[in-house]
Amino acid sequence: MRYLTSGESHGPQLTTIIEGLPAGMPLHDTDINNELARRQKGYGRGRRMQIEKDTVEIVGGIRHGYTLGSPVGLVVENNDWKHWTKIMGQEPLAPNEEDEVKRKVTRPRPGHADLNGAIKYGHRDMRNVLERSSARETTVRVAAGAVAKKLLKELGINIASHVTEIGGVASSVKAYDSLENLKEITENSPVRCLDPEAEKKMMNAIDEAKQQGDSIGGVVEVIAEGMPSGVGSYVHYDRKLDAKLASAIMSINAFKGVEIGIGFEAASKPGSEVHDEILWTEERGYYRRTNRLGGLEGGMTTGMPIIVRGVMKPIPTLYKPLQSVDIETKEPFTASIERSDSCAVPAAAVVAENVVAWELASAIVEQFYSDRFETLKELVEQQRTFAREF
Ligand SMILES: Cc1cc2nc3c(=O)[nH]c(=O)nc-3n(C[C@H](O)[C@H](O)[C@H](O)COP(=O)(O)O)c2cc1C
Ligand SMILES: C=C(O[C@@H]1CC(C(=O)O)=C[C@@H](OP(=O)(O)O)[C@H]1O)C(=O)O
Repeated sequence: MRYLTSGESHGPQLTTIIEGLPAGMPLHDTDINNELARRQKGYGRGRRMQIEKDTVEIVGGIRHGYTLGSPVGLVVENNDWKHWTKIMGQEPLAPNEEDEVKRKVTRPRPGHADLNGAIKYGHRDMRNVLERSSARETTVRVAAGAVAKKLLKELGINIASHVTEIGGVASSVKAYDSLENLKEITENSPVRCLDPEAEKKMMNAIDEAKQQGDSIGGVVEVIAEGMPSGVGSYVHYDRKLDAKLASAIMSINAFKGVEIGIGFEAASKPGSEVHDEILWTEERGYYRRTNRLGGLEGGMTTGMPIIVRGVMKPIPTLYKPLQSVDIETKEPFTASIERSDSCAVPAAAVVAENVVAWELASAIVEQFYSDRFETLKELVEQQRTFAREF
């Protein structure tokens, strides 16, 4: 499966076209809208989230609640567009038009795509860069992810996420009873954290950063249960599922690192404390005593839960001045005032969950391909039986 997205942050809409979904899979706009609403929540976001109320319009590929096998087209409108029609519209502006002169962005923010994007594409107005490099685009990535999540759910694969750290405050809750329980707690937490003590401290850290005109980052963890074993491959670099998951996480705006299972902790531990012992029972087939490798060995699923973490750097747009250079005057300046989030880690957890869902669903569709969803479902079930009886 593949998808592309189009659209600018303050343009009329964001669009995605998803190709390769089998026919006959149930899909409703509510499946997608639930995920879009989850992405909009989260403590620490700026005023833009009050303007937007993201809802999807299905414009192709679905009829009466089922996929047709044709490309699925999804559209999410930007409510903010109505305030930007002149600046972001299609009518050319006269070179001396006051609006253009006033609004041209010539002051690159350290840590954002502004300067590199301007140099790469030759834009003297860095709005042409920031409009697309903005994480507003993650709205339709979540829409595509919601479709993938629906496919996984139909196959008995359950996926969730939580925030494990914000601004140096770490959650001390590592265990959870079930993913359903984890979901319930995180949906009711403003920072999507399992630890109520840490939650308060995280919110304080966000308030403090905001007060100081600063921003903070954090760590999110995604867990997927129910993947059949043997999905992905070791035979070629671009078929390894762990590599695809790492790439998906790194593609999220502001994400700077990925861990699978215990991740970087593995560097300081002996092999006997890293590798997961293999056990077998008639009922379960093969399974691992522990899951330190996060459900992936040799680029393939082990059948244990998939565990992927990602680290998000602090938001680059700051009210607190950082030095930069105006590309027109070449003069240094130290203030960059744009409306901005002070922490988007809770929202990014939802994005991470959805990009992981996309990769898992893609790997399944690739491996058990059928144009008909019912057949794909049977093939996945056959794989589970085969692995259990192997
Ligand atoms: C959900 C989300 C919201 C974000 N909000 C902002 C924001 O309000 N202001 C900002 O400067 N960056 C924000 N970012 C981060 C920038 O989009 C990101 O730093 C930028 O695209 C540059 O890419 P890079 O950090 O991956 O190099 C956000 C990221 C995510 C995932
Ligand atoms: C719009 C979203 O996030 C935006 C991501 C973003 C950035 O630079 O990445 C900058 C901000 O945009 P604005 O300047 O319009 O407030 C965020 O609000 C969203 O997540 O839907």
